[in-house]
Amino acid sequence: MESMGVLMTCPMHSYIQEELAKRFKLFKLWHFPSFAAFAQAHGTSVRAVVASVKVGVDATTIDSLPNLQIVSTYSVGYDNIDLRKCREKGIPVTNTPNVLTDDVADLAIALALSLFCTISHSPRRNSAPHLTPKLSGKAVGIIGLGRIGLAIAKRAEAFGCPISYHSRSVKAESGYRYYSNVLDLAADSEVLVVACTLTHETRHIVNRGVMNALGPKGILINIGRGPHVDEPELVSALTEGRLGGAGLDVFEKEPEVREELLRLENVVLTPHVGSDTVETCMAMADLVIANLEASFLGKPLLTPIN
Ligand SMILES: O=CC(=O)O
Repeated sequence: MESMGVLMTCPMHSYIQEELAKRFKLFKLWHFPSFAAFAQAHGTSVRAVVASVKVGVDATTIDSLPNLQIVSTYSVGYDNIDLRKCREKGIPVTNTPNVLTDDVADLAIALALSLFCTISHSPRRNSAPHLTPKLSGKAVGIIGLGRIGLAIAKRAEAFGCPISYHSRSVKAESGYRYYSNVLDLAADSEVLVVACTLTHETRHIVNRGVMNALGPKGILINIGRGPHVDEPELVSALTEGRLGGAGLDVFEKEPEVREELLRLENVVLTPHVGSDTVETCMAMADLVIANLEASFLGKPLLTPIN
């Protein structure tokens, strides 16, 4: 398959770059002065695009690659892929579900533990004793009870936390308490975790009202997408003490992080690293490659979205 042109939209971990380069004719978009320059020189060679959370695939890219037969994103989220355009042109899109679920759920719990037990600001040995609330037993509300939301729920259950959720549909088999309204879920939660996909409907699903309902002792955890949360409102709520704290792996305008968030004490931040473990990045890369190979061999895709 060495002649199959595969375009990577941005730098990714070394394993996926090396493995793609071993198998296909790999083009690295960032080695070209612009997409237009790339498309003019190599557009007809490209059979697949590999995207990631950092750089997705827009309609212009799809329209400029006449032999494109698959878009494969090195991520579970696909909010930055123009799915409508792909559907219109009959181009399948794949993502990397399942393999990263545990890591993202682990990070959600780590952020919560870090905030509750103030691990990241633990007092120095000689400073005055400083007590923190405990995580065990706190009421956890989860927005989005998909694969990742469920994995977070399972972990939180092990901490003795009662679980409630808001989701597009009721997941009766989960046994958790369902809320049709995010505001009510927030009002009854001490920890609110955002784990849903980003769509027009879920943009700013955590707004001023939801933050106020979560309240001055409430903790917000976001491992979904930055735009799920109204960030200027988040900064105000945290600064004014209307919200207790926030653990964030994602931000509205990545890779930028709002200066005010960096200065706040009641905040723990990680730079969108939910799936960045060695094992998971390799599994994600293997899945991307398996999807490309299936496409090139005319076999069924492993993890199609559309
Ligand atoms: O955010 C990470 C992903 O979508 O995989």
